[in-house]
Amino acid sequence: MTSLLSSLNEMQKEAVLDFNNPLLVLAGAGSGKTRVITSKIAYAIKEMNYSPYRILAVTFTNKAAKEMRERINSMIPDENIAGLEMRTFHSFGAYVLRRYGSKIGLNDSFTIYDDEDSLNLLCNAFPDEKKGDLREYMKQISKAKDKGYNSSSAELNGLAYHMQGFRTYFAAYENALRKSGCVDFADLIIRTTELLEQNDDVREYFQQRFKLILVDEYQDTNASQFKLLKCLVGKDTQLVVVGDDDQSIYKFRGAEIKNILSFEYYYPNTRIIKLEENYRSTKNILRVASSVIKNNKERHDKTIFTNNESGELPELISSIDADEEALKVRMLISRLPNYKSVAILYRTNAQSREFETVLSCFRIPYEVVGALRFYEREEIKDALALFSIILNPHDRISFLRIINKPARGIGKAALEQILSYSDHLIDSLEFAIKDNKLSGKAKSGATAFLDMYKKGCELLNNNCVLKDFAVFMLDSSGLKKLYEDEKDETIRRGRLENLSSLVNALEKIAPGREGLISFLESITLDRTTLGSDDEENEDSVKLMTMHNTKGLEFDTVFVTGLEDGIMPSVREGSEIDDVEEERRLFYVAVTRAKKKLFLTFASKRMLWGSWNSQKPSRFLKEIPKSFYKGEIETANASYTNHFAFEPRRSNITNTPSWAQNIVKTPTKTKSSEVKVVKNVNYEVGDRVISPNYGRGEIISKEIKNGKTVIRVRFEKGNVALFNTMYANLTKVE
Ligand SMILES: Nc1ncnc2c1ncn2[C@@H]1O[C@H](COP(=O)(O)OP(=O)(O)OP(=O)(O)O)[C@@H](O)[C@H]1O
Ligand SMILES: [Mg+2]
Repeated sequence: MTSLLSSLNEMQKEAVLDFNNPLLVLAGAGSGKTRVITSKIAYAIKEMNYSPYRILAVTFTNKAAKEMRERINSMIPDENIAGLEMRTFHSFGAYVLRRYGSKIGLNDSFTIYDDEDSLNLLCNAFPDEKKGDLREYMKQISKAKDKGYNSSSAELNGLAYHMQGFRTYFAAYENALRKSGCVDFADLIIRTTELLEQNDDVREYFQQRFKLILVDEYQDTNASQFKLLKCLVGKDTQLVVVGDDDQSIYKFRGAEIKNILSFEYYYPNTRIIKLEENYRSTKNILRVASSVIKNNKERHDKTIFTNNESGELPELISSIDADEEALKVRMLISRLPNYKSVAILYRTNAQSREFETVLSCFRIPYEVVGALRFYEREEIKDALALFSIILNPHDRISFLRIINKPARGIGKAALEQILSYSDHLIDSLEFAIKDNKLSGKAKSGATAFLDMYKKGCELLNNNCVLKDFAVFMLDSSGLKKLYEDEKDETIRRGRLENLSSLVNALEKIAPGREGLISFLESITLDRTTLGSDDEENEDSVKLMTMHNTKGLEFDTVFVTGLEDGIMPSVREGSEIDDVEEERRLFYVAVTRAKKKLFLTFASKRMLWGSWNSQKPSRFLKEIPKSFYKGEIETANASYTNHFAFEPRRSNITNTPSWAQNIVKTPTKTKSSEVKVVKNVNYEVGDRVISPNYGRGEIISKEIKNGKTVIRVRFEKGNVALFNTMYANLTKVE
């Protein structure tokens, strides 16, 4: 017993040992909130004899859920914790709806629509309207749903939904979604709540089952999630939530700080526990974080201190542009003992490109976390649509996506015929064929599709191994052939490789219908690259957006792109609220660092295809100068002595000469004095060879502020930017 408590401070122990009151643990970053959750679960199971089955823990990401489960396993290795529910709100919703959804008219094999599917559904309901306009409506609909409203909610009037006919669009979308037998992300919460509210037996079952419900990152729950939570808390359920109002960064998705404040109102005997000691970061890192966050007006003033050492001073790195920023970051990374606990953080995914180019050039292993989502790729969405329709013949968006892909002669007129029968799209297809409503070509295409559907269902019902099922579907639908016939070799190879990893991923999944349902669910809810969990390279630099870093920690952190307009991603004169939210995001990013923090800034940045002069982030100016090393250097920043560092790893053989040139530049050399390596006249359309990337073609050329930048698409598929001054590219015929 003592061992479970011995690694906790007094206040953490209080939170772990109190099994009587609702608890609200309100504390700053790195103060051990998540540790309280894992320790309390372990303690409840080991010392209080709670069955794991009676505990529900809600985390913010599936990755966090997995890590916490592992952590608990290692704390109480002798206990079997398989029954413990450790999920995100969304995955918990899916879990409930799969089991009891029939009570509100949902089939157990419903599919989950992502944002793109939802937009397509709306476009489908309003075929004459522009997608761009409908996207705005869709955004507002999602927002309203996150607040827990539906198309008839009175609250819509009082909100800023001034868009013409908003309710009509909202209602049409709801209707289409119900007909499709699918749910969107917001529904996973709303419909679960609806189910629990309407069905006393199900609600009572959960209320009696869960004796302990714990919620991590509580500051980012939205109104509808809070409502769901309230439905789950029975009279003997203890509710424990932990959060930090300074880290609330999802207001745009409806998260409400209000939930923290109203917690006590709903649970009057709440005990509030504050943790004040930070165990993660050095003193120097913490004071940078505090100096910025204290400028937020809307916050609970918190004391946070650390007994950790002062550590090194954070460093500010100024660069001329994003390419140089990436090179400098890479140089600094090369000096570290390993890549395992290093993160490069940026505000938007688009900023990863320069880092990826440089890291791959220098053979530094890296992993982009949570970006380019595998399941959002065209070929993968096609394959998933094919699988979905087998599970759910009402799924209109999936049906429309693949009924004529590859071309089966089912044009607009044929489709109209098919859709006119029923919402069960496979029945409709069958009727249209039987009634002779389709032309010769459309008829044979439809018949082939129907045969494939029937065989696919049969395979699933016979508990077929999913890999075989997928191979059958991809072959007999003609989807694989479609991509094999792709003319562009790079695109072809990429698509086929992706389809192949999809098939491989299915190898690990349980066979048959059940397996496929859970696979489709995990791929939609996980929102991470497929297979990344297993293939995660331990010794690799992690690249991710600041939003994706919640709850994580790294020895070394680079917080990059600290320029107004990027971070904060708001312009002069923006709402104070928006700036405050960005400031919290900055606070989250900085407090991920345990030992060393770098803050980077570039004077110029290519935005939307043109060069912009960048101003240092207002957050940088909020940090007293004595708190960090380095200076904000704006225009024509000099190459500082970071470039004098020798790479740590001797296996870096492939340093491109454009980079070597910079690396060898003596300290304090002004950029304008850097020698021109080559002065070749590159033009769009020129074919070139790079020693690192191979053959490619110049696809764009821009001159801004006296600097010529070309973009080259290489045969291997990557696109890289080169400053012509340093580009080591040989023109070829
Ligand atoms: N009492 C303690 N003694 C020593 N280390 C601790 C203690 N409590 C937590 N830690 C360590 O401090 C670090 C931060 O803890 P944890 O991740 O639980 O903080 P948190 O409050 O959840 O942070 P965040 O707000 O970023 O989610 C972890 O490495 C954790 O293992
Ligand atoms: Mg945490």
